[in-house]
Order: sequence, then structure tokens, then C-alpha cells
Amino acid sequence: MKDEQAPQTPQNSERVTVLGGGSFGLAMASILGKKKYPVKILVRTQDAMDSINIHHRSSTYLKDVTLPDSVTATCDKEEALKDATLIIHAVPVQYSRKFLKEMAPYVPKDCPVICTSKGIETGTLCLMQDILREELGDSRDYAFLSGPSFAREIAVGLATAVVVASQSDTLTNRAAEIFGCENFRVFTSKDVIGVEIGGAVKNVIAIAAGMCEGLGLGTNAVAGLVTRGCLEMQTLARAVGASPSTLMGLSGVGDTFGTCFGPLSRNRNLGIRLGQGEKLEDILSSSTEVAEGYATALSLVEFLLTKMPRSFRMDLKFPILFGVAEVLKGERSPREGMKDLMLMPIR
Ligand SMILES: NC(=O)C1=CN([C@@H]2O[C@H](COP(=O)(O)OP(=O)(O)OC[C@H]3O[C@@H](n4cnc5c(N)ncnc54)[C@H](O)[C@@H]3O)[C@@H](O)[C@H]2O)C=CC1
Ligand SMILES: O=C(CO)COP(=O)(O)O
Repeated sequence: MKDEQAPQTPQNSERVTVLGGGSFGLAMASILGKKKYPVKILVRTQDAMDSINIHHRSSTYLKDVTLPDSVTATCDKEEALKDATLIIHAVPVQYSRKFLKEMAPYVPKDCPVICTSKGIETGTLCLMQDILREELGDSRDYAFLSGPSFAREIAVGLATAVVVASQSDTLTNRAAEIFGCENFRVFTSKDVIGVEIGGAVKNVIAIAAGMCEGLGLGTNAVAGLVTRGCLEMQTLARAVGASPSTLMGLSGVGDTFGTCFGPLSRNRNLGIRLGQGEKLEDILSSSTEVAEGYATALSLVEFLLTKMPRSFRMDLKFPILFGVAEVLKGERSPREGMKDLMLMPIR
């Protein structure tokens, strides 16, 4: 197959380290491994390491997916990073700062980082671009990969299109070259803030879409809510300097549609279970995978209230984003939240 040929160019010397052995880290390793790049995944336990090195599969995530031979795992930070030429960050946002602080001494100077995590840090309200710069410094290049890209589909080789955004054209072009194959198409962008905001906000809209679904409200309701959610995403993105066209693309409406309507979404499933009446604590404690939208919904409301110009009532401008946070905080039920949306004053 074409995408299993070794690249012919200097990229042959590329050595990739994936930080995070969850579903998305494995998916990234899988694509690059199929292209014969040597990939090391930094995992947290001996069991996770042995499982990948001996059985070529994770014992916890995407357990049925076999990884290519060029993918190995280690628990040793120094071993993972010492000769890396490219780093892929796939650790959930809320754990990233502490994790990166521990990694910083081992990360090779100038080694670029491609970040795949989507969300806003609680407390600081930072996006990943801020967390990465604060923890790994300003001198290296960073890129942000986003779009409708479920890990399982990527790992089994289904066609996927993503966008990679960076201030550095060299890095976006390199990412497109390294990842690109017949099953994985990379588009490039310079709109880092737009790509990051889209990736963070769509998880919150997916929780709302799931709630509609769980309440049994039907297709009209879900489609209406997702459309209005995209408008809130676009309004917010424009206010922070993003280009509206980015939000019409893969990392905006593209990822929102995938996540709101796709059965694999953890965020949508969290919303479905809430809509069906389960308690948030029970859903979170029974989930082995992260739903970034939960923490991001709470951060977003704080972000809107503290960082946006106060020229209008934020809860009227962003009723879906505020409504999801209120349900997650237990201030109203999903059904009350939906009723409030329908009965909002006409402006
Ligand atoms: N799974 C997917 O389909 C996609 C995921 N993403 C993003 O990728 C990022 C990673 O998500 P997944 O791999 O899906 O998560 P996951 O839930 O599959 O795996 C979680 C990962 O985080 C690690 N982890 C857990 N607690 C930690 C801690 N305290 N410190 C350091 N690491 C810790 C686990 O060992 C594991 O590697 C998220 O931001 C997600 O939004 C992006 C696109 C698609
Ligand atoms: O970001 C994703 C797909 O693009 C994954 O969404 P979930 O985290 O909701 O599963």
C-alpha cells in the first residue's frame, strides 16, 4: 500500500515521541508507525509499556487495535525524549501543565511540538498554546492538530481530514508531509486561536446535543441546538481574534458535527446519560476515558464572564454554553435547561 512505503526524503531521520498512551496518542502512533517512522509512546505504567512492546496493543485503550512494529513504548521520560525530532502531545488538557512541568528538563531544545489536546484549563483559563509556552518555553515551534478525528476510526485506517495550525509554515508543512497518507489528509492554517477555540467549544456543544438526545427530543431539536451552538462558537472565536472562516472549517463546524452526531463521542455520551437522568458523579466515576467538555464548560463560562468585553449580557449571548455549565453544576436539570432555551426573550 502507498501509505506503508518508507518516505524517501530527509524525513526518514524523523524520530517521533508521543506523549500520552490514551486513545488519541495511540491513533497518532498508529498512522506514523504505518508510514514506518520510529515512534516511542511515553506511557505511565509498566503494564501499559509491556502490553505495547510485547503484544503491540494497549491493555487499556483501543484494546483491539494492533500497532505497527515501529511503535514502541517506554515509562522512562529521558529514554522517551532524548533523541526525539518531533513531539506529539496527547495528554488531556487538565493534566497537561503538571505533566509538561515534569517533562520539561528532558525535552530536547528546539524540538517542535504538535498538540492534539482540546480544551481550556480550569483556574487559569489557558488554552494549550499558553500551557505549552509557559511550561516548555517560547523558543520552539508549536502546532495544533484538530478536526473531526475520532481515535478509533484513525487507528483502524478510516479516512480522516484534520487541520494543523501554527505560526510556523515549516512546521505545518512538515506535519502535512509526515502524517499525510491516503487515509489521513492534513490541511494547514495559521489561525492557532481559531483552531483551538473550535476544538474546545465543540466538546461543550456535544454535551448539549447529547442531552437533547438523552431527553428524546428528536432530530429537529438536536439540529437546532447544534446550529445555535455553532453560532455561539463563532461569536466567541471572533471576539478573541480568530478568523470566522476557521470556524466554518474542520476544527469548527466539522468537528462539532462529528462530535454532536457521531456515536463514538465521549462528550456526546456524557450528555446522553445526563439527559437520561443519570447523576454526573456516577457518569464520571464510571468512565475510563476523558470527556474534556466537562471541565471546559466550566472554564468557558468563567472565561466569558471575566475576559470578554462586558457590553452585553453574556448569558443571553451564549445561552447554550451557559446552560451546559448550569446543568453540570447541578443548578438545573437538562429538561429545565432546554425549556429555558426555548423560552428565552426575543432580542
Ligand atoms: N479520543 C479521541 O477520539 C480524540 C481525542 N482528542 C484529544 O486528545 C486528548 C487526549 O485524549 P484521549 O487520548 O482520547 O484520552 P484517553 O481518555 O483515551 O486517555 C487519557 C490519557 O491521559 C493519561 N492520563 C490520565 N491521567 C493523567 C495524569 N494525571 N497525568 C498525565 N496523564 C494522564 C492516560 O494515561 C491516557 O494516556 C484530549 O484532549 C482529547 O480531547 C482529540 C481528537 C480525538
Ligand atoms: O475530538 C474528538 C473527535 O474529533 C473526540 O471527541 P470526544 O472527546 O467527545 O470523544
